[in-house]
Amino acid sequence: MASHIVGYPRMGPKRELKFALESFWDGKSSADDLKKVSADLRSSIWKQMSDAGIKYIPSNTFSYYDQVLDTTAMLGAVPPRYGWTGGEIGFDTYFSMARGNASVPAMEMTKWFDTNYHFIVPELGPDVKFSYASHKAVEEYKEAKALGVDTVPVLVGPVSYLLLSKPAKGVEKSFSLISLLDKILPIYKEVVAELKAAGASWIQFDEPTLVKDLESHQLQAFTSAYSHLESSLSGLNVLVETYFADVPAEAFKTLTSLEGVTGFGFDLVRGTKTLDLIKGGFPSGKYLFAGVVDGRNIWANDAAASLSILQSLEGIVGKDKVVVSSSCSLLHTAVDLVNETKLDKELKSWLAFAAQKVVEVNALAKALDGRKDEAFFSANAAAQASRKSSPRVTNEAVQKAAAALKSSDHRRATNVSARLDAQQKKLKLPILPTTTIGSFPQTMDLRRVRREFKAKKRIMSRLLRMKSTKVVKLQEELDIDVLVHGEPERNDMVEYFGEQLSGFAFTVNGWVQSYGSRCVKPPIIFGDVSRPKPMTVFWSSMAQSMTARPMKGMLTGPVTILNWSFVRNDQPRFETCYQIALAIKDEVEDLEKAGINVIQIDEAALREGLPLRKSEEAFYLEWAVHSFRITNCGVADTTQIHTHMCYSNFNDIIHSIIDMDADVITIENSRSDEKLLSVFREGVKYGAGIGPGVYDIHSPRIPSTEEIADRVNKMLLVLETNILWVNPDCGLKTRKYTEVKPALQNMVAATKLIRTQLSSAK
Ligand SMILES: CN1c2c(nc(N)[nH]c2=O)NC[C@@H]1CNc1ccc(C(=O)N[C@@H](CCC(=O)N[C@@H](CCC(=O)N[C@@H](CCC(=O)O)C(=O)O)C(=O)O)C(=O)O)cc1
Ligand SMILES: N[C@@H](CCS)C(=O)O
Ligand SMILES: [Zn+2]
Repeated sequence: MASHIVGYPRMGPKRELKFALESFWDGKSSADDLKKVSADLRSSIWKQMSDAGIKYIPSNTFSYYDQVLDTTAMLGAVPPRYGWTGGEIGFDTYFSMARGNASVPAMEMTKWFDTNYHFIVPELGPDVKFSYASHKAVEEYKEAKALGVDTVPVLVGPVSYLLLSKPAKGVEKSFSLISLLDKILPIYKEVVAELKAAGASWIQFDEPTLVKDLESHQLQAFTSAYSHLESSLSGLNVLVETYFADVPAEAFKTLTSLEGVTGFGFDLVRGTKTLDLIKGGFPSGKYLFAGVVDGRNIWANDAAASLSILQSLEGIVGKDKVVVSSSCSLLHTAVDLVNETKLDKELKSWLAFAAQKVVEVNALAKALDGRKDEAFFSANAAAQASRKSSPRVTNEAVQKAAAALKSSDHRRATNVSARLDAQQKKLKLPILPTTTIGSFPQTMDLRRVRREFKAKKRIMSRLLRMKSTKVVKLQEELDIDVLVHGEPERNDMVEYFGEQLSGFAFTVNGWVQSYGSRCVKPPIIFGDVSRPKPMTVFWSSMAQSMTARPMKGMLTGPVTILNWSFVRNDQPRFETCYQIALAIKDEVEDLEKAGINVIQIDEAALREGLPLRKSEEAFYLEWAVHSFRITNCGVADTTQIHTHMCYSNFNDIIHSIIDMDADVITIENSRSDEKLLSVFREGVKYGAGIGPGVYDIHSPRIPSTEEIADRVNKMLLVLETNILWVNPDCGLKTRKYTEVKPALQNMVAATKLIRTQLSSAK
């Protein structure tokens, strides 16, 4: 029986690509150095899969930044502002699109489905002149072949590419992106022809949009795209891969009827309903790539359970037609458990990172073939049993408290406008209050302090206190109204809390790419969650004691902790979320008791956790919003609760956002063409405080006072003066002080300018 991997993490087991990229961007190493590190990573990944016995090994899943941007490069769809004049796209143009440069901002970045990975959104319109401008897919195929590995080149499928794009600036919103199919398919044909000439026998098209609720004309686009490609694909085996959820019945019909396609890939972990569709009928003679090994999590596969699913699938599609696969690209899981030196043996036996998942896929394929590795299966069964029965997983008090939450609602007693009045009496803020989102630059020096003094808590506290003092002073000098302490003690807004909560474990090298060179290390939730002691009160009270201005307490909310962790798969996600909500509630109440009057509870990931299918949204939003409200339902009217969210496709969930009942919300806004404001233009009433970000923090570019003032004025056209806040899009941790100081200076100057205009207009 054959085995297949959808895609593999590209950063390397010790984040080698991250360091190579950042060194190149800083001008400390050459393009050749970067290419060498990258080639070494690719080669070791291919070798590892080949040694493990994987039959269908992917290529072109490596990327210097993002696979959607790679597709934009392949199609030559570079927005004109980057000044590309044709030819093969080089690093200059590629990284300018990804990160912006001194004169041009970066392209929009948004979440890849419901993951914590971000892609660069293609900007397309009727006038884009497509051309074959990056031969990366073919080069990688040849590179692997030269190393003796015959791979399956992977391309983002043409229909998903267009469905994930947005109309370029100035193009009518009604413009049909799908109408560009005819223009991009000729380039796909060129790529396919080159791959065939290079000797490829399989090709994989990733079409994950097939798991969403598509309209019939969108489904029709798949039919026409693949029938258009059919003649060029002849002689090749073609796999169309879907992932992240089950495929709706209509889409399943369309997919499995596509012409010229040899195999279909399904996520059978998040898409268990697809099993029923397969049982209902699968085209004869075609291959089923059965994604039974979870690419989104770190739990060891339940091999016996998977084997029985695979055997039943064999009964339906035929003995040689089932290919064992990962549920999606392993990009979304950690790289190699071997590098985890601090996890205890028992916990480690419950886990599998990407390298171990490759072994699992192969072991399942061998077992289906009658070559069962008994040692592997019995160790796997023992680990599954130990996880099920371990007392470390269960805390009955927590389970009871969380169960009690479900039957009742939790809301603050007073309505938001009365609360805002009570808070204003206490805080006495000017109109258009200025604030930032929490983190200040995470400099090398700061990271060194945390790293070197981790074990020497007292020295670390003293050094971090000095950092906070600097941040507080800087904000006072800049004349910001509501301050933050800068989060110097935090490596990451989720990992930091995971490290202090019971029921969590954390890794030393469990990095997962978030965007570009940036990675996160999601904590592992393995048991019932509780808070042994306060987590932030020390830092927030210390910072408050340094200033007379209000200091925001800074917490990460339960839904974000859940969505950015590796979550246990032995109970529903909402159960775990309620447990985290109770822990954060205790923290909120302790902060309030310590005299913190403004508390921000970040729910940066609430939107991204939204299920991919409409029918599941209401249930998720209900428990997610409820969990948030649980955290702060017990505070006084005078305590101002802020929340913050990044990435602003909120228009569809605006009513849930209102239902969170926060006093103030700050939202990313500037890198997405101010889409957020359109919801207010369309008449949605929002009575709480709101701070749509006035500048992009992902780019080193410094926004001018005029540009920020212009943005604020646009906001004032749709939002009342008395509810508008002025703040950046998100935290400042990835920026340098040389960027943050002038940017915030301009932000405050712009605010003062508008305050003056407003008061003279009265
Ligand atoms: C807001 N965002 C977040 C998301 N998810 C999260 N879990 N957290 C988030 O904040 N998703 C959406 C967005 C994504 N945005 C970002 C922004 C920035 C980063 C980022 O900067 N990540 C860092 C991670 C580095 C880190 O945490 N380091 C630790 C440990 C120190 C360290 O790095 N040690 C190295 C050695 C390095 C050396 O100098 O020698 C080591 O031991 O390996 C720390 O700071 O304490 C990154 O650099 O990628 C991510 C997502
Ligand atoms: N408080 C966090 C939110 C990021 S989404 C920060 O400022 O980094
Ligand atoms: Zn944010």
